[in-house]
Amino acid sequence: MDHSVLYKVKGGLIVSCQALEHEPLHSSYIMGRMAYAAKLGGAVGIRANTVEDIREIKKTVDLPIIGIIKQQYGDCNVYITPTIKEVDALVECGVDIIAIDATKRERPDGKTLDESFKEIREKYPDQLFMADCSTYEEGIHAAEIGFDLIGTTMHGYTDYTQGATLPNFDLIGSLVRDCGKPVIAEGGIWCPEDLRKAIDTGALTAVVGTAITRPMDITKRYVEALQ
Ligand SMILES: CC(=O)N[C@H](C=O)[C@@H](O)[C@H](O)[C@H](O)COP(=O)(O)O
Repeated sequence: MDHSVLYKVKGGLIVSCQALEHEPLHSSYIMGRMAYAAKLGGAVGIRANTVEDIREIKKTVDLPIIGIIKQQYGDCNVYITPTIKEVDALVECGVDIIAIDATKRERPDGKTLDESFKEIREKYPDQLFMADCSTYEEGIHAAEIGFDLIGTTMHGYTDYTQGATLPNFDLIGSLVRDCGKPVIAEGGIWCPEDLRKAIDTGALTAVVGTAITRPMDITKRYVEALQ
């Protein structure tokens, strides 16, 4: 397993460049330009969704990539790289880290997280995997079952964490203290001070998405200040 990527992202900013079908910037070309801008701005890594976007980003950006595939299966709540099928596609495309929903919620293929991840790890022993968790317990469990990196991505987005204030520095700090794996702070980092604090709290690195790459949400935030 190649851990050198962890040194490359340590203490730096990873920019998430994602736009789903319903979002105004939905386009692999635009995500490629977003990632290029992030690189020029000093980002140390990119988080991206879909093989198409990742291929486009790789044309101009040589930074480490956290790859995901957001795939909705029926009304299942687990949508970030939810089955081995999405993992297969990301491995084939080639990304440094693959992030997977590691919440305790029911998965679309009927497998538990433990069953699903066991199969994935056996098939890809040398791939780095990040656990997208929503609670402390999920983070500890993901570390125990062999995820390489623990992320706070889903905090605030499961029905049992909804309404949480983001970013949750207590959660980041307690995972850093207890999980025994590098922690990636992700979710709701809105300003440079939050980012600084996430790293000071002990996170290996932090992912910022919306505050950098979703202009509609950034605009809304400014407009709200006028109301
Ligand atoms: C919950 C979920 O689906 N999060 C997604 C995970 O990839 C993305 O939509 C977020 O933009 C990303 O996690 C970064 O977070 P923020 O945009 O808050 O900086």
